[in-house]
Amino acid sequence: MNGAIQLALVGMSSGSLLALTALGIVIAYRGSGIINFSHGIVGTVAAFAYWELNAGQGLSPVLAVPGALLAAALCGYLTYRLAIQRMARMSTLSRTSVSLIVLVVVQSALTLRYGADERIVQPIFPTDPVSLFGIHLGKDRIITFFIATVLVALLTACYGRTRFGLATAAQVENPIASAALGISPARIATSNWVIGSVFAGVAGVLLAPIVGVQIVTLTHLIVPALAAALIGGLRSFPLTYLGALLIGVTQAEVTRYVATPGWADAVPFLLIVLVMVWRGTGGGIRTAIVERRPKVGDGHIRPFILLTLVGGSILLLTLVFDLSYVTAMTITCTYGIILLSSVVITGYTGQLSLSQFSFAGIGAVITGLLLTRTGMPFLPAIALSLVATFVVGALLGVPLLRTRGVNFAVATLGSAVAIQGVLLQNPTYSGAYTPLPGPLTVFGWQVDSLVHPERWAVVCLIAFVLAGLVVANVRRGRVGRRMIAVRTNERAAESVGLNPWRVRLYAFALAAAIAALGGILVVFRQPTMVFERGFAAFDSILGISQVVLGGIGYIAGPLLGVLGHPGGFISTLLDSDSATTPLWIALVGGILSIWYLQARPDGAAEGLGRHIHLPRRSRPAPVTATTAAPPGRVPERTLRGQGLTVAFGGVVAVDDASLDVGPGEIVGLIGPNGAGKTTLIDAVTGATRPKAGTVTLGDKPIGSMRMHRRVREGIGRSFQSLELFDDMTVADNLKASVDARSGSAYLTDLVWPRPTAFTAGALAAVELFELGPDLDRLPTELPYGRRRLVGIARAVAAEPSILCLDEPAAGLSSTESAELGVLLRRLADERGMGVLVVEHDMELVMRVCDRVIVMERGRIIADGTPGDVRRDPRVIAAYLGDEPTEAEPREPVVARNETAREREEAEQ
Ligand SMILES: Nc1ncnc2c1ncn2[C@@H]1O[C@H](COP(=O)(O)OP(=O)(O)OP(=O)(O)O)[C@@H](O)[C@H]1O
Repeated sequence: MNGAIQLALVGMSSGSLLALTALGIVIAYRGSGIINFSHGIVGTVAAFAYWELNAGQGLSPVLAVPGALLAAALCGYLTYRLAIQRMARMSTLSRTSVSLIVLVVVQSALTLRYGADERIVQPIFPTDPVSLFGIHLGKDRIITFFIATVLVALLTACYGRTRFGLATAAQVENPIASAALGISPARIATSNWVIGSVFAGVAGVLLAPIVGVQIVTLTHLIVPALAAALIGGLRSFPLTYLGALLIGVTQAEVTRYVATPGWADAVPFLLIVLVMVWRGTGGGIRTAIVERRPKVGDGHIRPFILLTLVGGSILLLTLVFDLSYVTAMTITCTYGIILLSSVVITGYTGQLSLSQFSFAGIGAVITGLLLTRTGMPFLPAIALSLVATFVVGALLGVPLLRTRGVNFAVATLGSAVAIQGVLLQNPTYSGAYTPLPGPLTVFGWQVDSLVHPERWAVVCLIAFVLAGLVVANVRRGRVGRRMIAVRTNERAAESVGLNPWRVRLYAFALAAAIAALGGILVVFRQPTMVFERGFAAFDSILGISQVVLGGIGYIAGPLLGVLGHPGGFISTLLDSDSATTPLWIALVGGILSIWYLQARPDGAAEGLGRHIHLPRRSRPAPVTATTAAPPGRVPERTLRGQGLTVAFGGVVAVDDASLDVGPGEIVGLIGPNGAGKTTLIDAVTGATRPKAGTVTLGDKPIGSMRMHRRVREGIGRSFQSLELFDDMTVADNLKASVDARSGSAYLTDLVWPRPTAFTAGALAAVELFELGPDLDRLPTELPYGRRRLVGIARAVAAEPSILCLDEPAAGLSSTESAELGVLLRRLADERGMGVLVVEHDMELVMRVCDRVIVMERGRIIADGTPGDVRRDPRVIAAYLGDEPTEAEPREPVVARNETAREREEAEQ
């Protein structure tokens, strides 16, 4: 028992140091919205500075500690000012990647200066033990715990009460609003980043006497620290502190009960998963800013260029290249495949995964076990491993994908450390160091890399091409459209019937399988299986920085990014055998990358594409429908919501509201701002979960269904804030809405992505809203009014029984608004759609609606014909006022002989 308590106390002490690092991460995040992955290395810088000043210069700790903290502060300041701040307009992904590159740069610089050896420093505090009830603990441990506890209390008080703390909180909540209040976002962010770095420095200096000064140990502290920060929701100091203590204690106890090495490393990951499952999705992501996402390629392959490149490479490999270049080609292709997996999960789906190299390792382990334990031939073993890694990816994805954004990045990094410790570094499970049973053959052709390095290089090249073709197919097909839709806007993706979670899970599993192929080729270059090196969690960090530099949205991106990889083409060109060359490449390359990404955040592949003018592809296929039959009437069903109540904290946005919308009926939903109209639409469409009430469509209760399921049942919707897929053309926006949602595309798109034709319903929507000339344009290229029509057309294309429109006429001129009224009437009369329309344009509402529902402060105060509602004294008092509304119900006054488009063209 005493042993367990002793370990718990030791764990609390190391947990308190972890807490200091974690608190620094939270501080930097609160100020900048960015996870500082270079945080651990800042602590390492402080530890080395302390060692230099104390052991080297002989300064006492009283002087050496402030000196070391100053170094940490300077490191943080320079990182923020020179790297992060200059990318302020870039996506979180780009800025986070820059912090990863900073980590690589500083780590390389430190390794060049100090090597990998451990330095010993004298204790700062007395280490003699204190004994209580038979439990012994060093005084330094107790003092450390005390310092961390005092600091967390100070932080909580400071950020909760001071003007600086409140300004930081205001900026996190809404940077645009806080800037409007005169709070300089840059100054707040820099100050927080520097304070965070000082915390990293304190942790580094206090840890130095305990674990020694060594780059790897201190830098890797970032992983459990991130887990603690995540437990604190990247926001709460006390929760982060408690999370760190929990991790420290659990890690200490695990070493007592589990003899197998690696499990203590897995603790942060397991805790992250537990917290995420308990807390659910979301959290930690800024919502006030619409981010600029990295550009993605279109996945179109030009067969002639591809064949020329492959043929040329094979000729070079077999006839021209010497061994060093053959090796460079092998390394480029194998690591290129692993990075290609990031294009799928991070480029196309927008999820920053830091576990891709772990999946590469898992794929290699499975293949190794199949080869050595079952004697299976190489190719079938590869095929089976890819399938198995896909399944492993899917299984791991289930808990990991409960997180989003930065949380997902942290969770994947945690999983990478767990996989590294438990599987890859553990020969008992991985079967590492086992010699291969015999020479590897592919279709009877010996490809052993020691005997036939050029053949092995050709195999790797072909593997890259095949993996690239799969990724290109996915990008061009329905699945790619789903991924981009989910990346762009999950809510909008759900509103067209997509299940974002399933799309992200598929992308994660597919990326795992692709990474596995690369990992297999990395390992089986050697005659003995080694998994320890090359698949570490921090390799994924290096990998992400490479692929972001190359172009995370492009298939060529990984190839360009991996040029600087150790043993790749750049180090071969430099013709140096020195062990420091890769470090110099990482250092100089990293600094250049930061500079390059500031100008070209989409990476080198995109930059290159601007300069290379390839022959234009043929024009896109003309718009045709899958069936010649004109769209008929939609299935007639009544939408009924009863007793709906929605509350946000203390605000009751919708209070016991009931409504119904029948087939062919247009129902207006009006009321003052904040009355609860949008929330009511959200409640019936599934975008928000009511506290009470039921929703039925026809006879079917749909109240427990998520939005995408309700959409498939026959409810379409448009949004007040448009929420279009801005990275896709108008045609693809519509296709995303009508794509068959069968699961088969997930399989068939890998090899044969069929072009999606417009359904009759989509074609009818194109004609009705006159979107034909805009189909090939991006929504952002259209005037506001037309973008609004695209949003409505996207919902109409799926031929819903009930169409819910949130302020469809906002931003339209009065003539356009009247035209819209005519179109809505046609949808109701000719197609039988029920339309629920939230609108402030009373002309439109009174003219086209069969019935009008009026809300005030969450309650429905009137429900009747436009005439009745207009005369209702409560409605007049609450919303309409005494001004008579000119329009007469249901009499279209605008002839459709001059359309919005014709007018626009005439104006031009
Ligand atoms: N996610 C949320 N969190 C907290 N409060 C919310 C949230 N969404 C809406 N509210 C609050 O609920 C109330 C109703 O908002 P809602 O947007 O539904 O009104 P509305 O009638 O659509 O207004 P408008 O005409 O301005 O769009 C408002 O007080 C709003 O501030």
